[in-house]
Amino acid sequence: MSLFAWLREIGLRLLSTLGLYNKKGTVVLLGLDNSGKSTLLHRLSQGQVTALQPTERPHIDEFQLGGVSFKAWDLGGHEAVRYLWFDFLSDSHAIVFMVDSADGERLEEAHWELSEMLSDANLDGVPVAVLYNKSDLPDAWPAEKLEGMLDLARLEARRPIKTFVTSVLKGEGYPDAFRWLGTHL
Ligand SMILES: Nc1nc2c(ncn2[C@@H]2O[C@H](COP(=O)(O)OP(=O)(O)OP(=O)(O)O)[C@@H](O)[C@H]2O)c(=O)[nH]1
Ligand SMILES: [Mg+2]
Repeated sequence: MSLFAWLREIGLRLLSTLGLYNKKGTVVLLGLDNSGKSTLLHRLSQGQVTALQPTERPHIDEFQLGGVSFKAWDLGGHEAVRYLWFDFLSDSHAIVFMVDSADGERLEEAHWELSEMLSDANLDGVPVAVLYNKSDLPDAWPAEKLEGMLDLARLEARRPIKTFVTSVLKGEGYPDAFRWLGTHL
């Protein structure tokens, strides 16, 4: 990269961060059980990956990313507690929907939950970041295949929606997702 391009890049990043300065928002982390929601929030708020139990009770944590102050609700993804998702959606400005991209057998279930949730007209206009997590695993599906499986093109008409290939374990992909959400807050 030339010196000019490098300076331009730094300048643009600085401007964008300054533009977002003082922004804050509440997001809700949703997705099937075992997709990585709690691991993500723990990494974002505590800076490390730890072995965690499946989430039984909703909890909220805070972190800063790209000059934005986020509060994030972490909800259990197990079928028995999914009914709680709706209680927290009204309190949130954006949705992060996590998918275990290496669990092909549960993609249909993930698709159903996402479509069902977004069929609620109250969520029209609410930005959604879809995280294709566990990209570090050898069985992880490629993004194009996941895109089709989740039928995201159909959901795009009623909200800003963007996909991100992530590995919470390796620390990859999710910072871009929150930076993108920050621009929609
Ligand atoms: N290989 C890999 N494993 C991950 C990644 N993210 C999370 N995991 C693992 O996936 C498992 C489930 O993670 P959790 O964060 O507990 O999943 P969850 O979505 O909070 O699950 P529920 O609380 O049951 O809804 C754990 O063993 C994590 O270590 C990742 O990016 N790569
Ligand atoms: Mg959890």
